[in-house]
Amino acid sequence: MTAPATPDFSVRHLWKVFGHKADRIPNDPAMVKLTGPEILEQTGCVAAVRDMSFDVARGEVFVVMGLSGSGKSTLVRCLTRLIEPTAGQVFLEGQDIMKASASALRDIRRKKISMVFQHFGLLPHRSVVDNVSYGLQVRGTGKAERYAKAQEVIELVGLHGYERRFPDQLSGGMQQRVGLARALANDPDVLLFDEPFSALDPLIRRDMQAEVIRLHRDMGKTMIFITHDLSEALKLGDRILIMRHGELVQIGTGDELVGAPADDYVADFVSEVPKADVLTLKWIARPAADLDLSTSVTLPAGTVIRDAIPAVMGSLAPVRVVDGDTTIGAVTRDDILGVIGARPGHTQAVA
Ligand SMILES: Nc1ncnc2c1ncn2[C@@H]1O[C@H](COP(=O)(O)OP(=O)(O)OP(=O)(O)O)[C@@H](O)[C@H]1O
Repeated sequence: MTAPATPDFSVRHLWKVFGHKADRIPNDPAMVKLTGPEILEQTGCVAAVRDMSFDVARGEVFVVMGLSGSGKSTLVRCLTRLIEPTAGQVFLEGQDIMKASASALRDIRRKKISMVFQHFGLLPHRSVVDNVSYGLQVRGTGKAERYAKAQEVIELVGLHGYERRFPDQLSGGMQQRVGLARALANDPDVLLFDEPFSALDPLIRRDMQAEVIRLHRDMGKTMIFITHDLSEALKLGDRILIMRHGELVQIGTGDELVGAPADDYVADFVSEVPKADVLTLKWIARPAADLDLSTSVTLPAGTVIRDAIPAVMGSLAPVRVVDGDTTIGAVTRDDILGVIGARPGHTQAVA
């Protein structure tokens, strides 16, 4: 795992154990060797987050994935100490969160970080504009300023014209847009999303995913996004962290998880993914040393296989695969057919 250059969050040896005498577990060498289920059996404690270390880069969309109960929500709540970690360290922009005072933490939660939840958590007796500006009101921002900011983000999420409506007059998708606008109104550095779209029907969900991608492109904010939906993770995530029983199993880009799953659990997760849509040529390029590529078409190693199909299938000679000026290998028609299922193939990155 390569550490991002400018981390927003640095997490080191983080533990959250629920149960009696939970704090003894991370410090007990006999316990730390056990798996989550073994800890539960021997102590009755749930190790929801076990010795996790990772960085989230500034401006990154970082997805946390895992089956139900794997510890995703607990992990993300530990980042701002909404759930108090049992052991370990969390740094936000270099600030040691574990040493932050109660008032510093309140400030971080109000100003630096906003959360968007699955159940929108809107205030039912407040209009859209009052829900969106609520965080600013709590911060003591004057009415004119908070309404101006609310109006700006309401337009950003496509709710112009609905300012005076109440939550129960809106569809689920629109309510989640209000949730998103409310999170953005605080102008946070980091947005945390806890399965925000899982209650929405598939078409609305797709719209909201596109909305998040657009907002990220326009605003470049760091986003940490919990989901148990792999296609959502692949669509949104710059990198994806996979959890199982509170443990970090793998962190990687979508193509790293699909091309080189760390174990059977990850392989199982990604087994249904159409490889040609996720993997790039780097994953199927074969050594080119004894091939004549003098007349070959050239494609960058980062080309998604699906996009390379016309060029490779239309070429009699192998296609040269390059990383900048360096040839890293070649791809033949058979390699492409191997990935799209017509022939057995290989997925072994050469880079
Ligand atoms: N307050 C608590 N007390 C005891 N155990 C808890 C508590 N909160 C969570 N847990 C346990 O910690 C583990 C991780 O829960 P968590 O909600 O973080 O998982 P998750 O991956 O977010 O699940 P889901 O996808 O269902 O929301 C589960 O076994 C859960 O039962």
